[in-house]
Amino acid sequence: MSTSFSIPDVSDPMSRHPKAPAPGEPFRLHHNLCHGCGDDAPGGLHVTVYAGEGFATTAEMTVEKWMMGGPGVIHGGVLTAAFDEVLGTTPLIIGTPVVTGHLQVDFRKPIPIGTTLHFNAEVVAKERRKVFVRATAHLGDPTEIVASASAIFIEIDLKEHFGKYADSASLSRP
Ligand SMILES: CCCCCCCC(=O)SCCNC(=O)CCNC(=O)[C@H](O)C(C)(C)COP(=O)(O)OP(=O)(O)OC[C@H]1O[C@@H](n2cnc3c(N)ncnc32)[C@H](O)[C@@H]1OP(=O)(O)O
Repeated sequence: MSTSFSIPDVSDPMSRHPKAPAPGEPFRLHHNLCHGCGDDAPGGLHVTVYAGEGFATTAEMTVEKWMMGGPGVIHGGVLTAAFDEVLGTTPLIIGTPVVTGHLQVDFRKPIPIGTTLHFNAEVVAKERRKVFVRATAHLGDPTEIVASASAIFIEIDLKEHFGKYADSASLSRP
């Protein structure tokens, strides 16, 4: 399938889920071996996403040495994975579990090792099972965007989607 990020003119109605974390509170881990958020993921990103106001979230990630691509700067794939985590957690604010369908990233400035990346994300629309989410990243000055991303996530039934992989998932519960 070839896709592009195109926000629908009219969104389905959306509301904040009553059980979504309050602004400033973290979303709980969705899986302890998750590469993005899991506490036990070997070489994981350990990104924590926090609820914001409305349909927004924030997150931070320390850019560590092992994340290096070009000398002294973050690898584009690592940054993409971080965006995937932040963007993919954000639809939980409307109570919608999703998987990534389409993800596009604009790399605007080199991101040095040793810095802290600050993410701001927001659900911008929902159309049937498709959830449209956008995010930006900066290094401390929100007016200096170093990267941005847009994604279409697809709502899933968690049991139906992941049920057949239960054996692998049990590896996370030693
Ligand atoms: C808390 C969680 C944090 C998670 C953060 C990390 C998230 C991840 O990395 S998830 C892992 C990466 N993603 C995946 O493995 C997904 C693999 N793909 C799939 O399983 C399937 O293609 C799936 C579930 C996305 C869609 O399949 P299916 O359920 O059959 O949906 P389908 O009926 O074809 O399409 C439903 C709608 O989604 C749209 N759609 C489907 N695939 C895509 C896609 N790749 N891009 C854009 N839109 C898509 C369809 O066009 C359709 O839209 P419409 O309502 O307008 O007709």
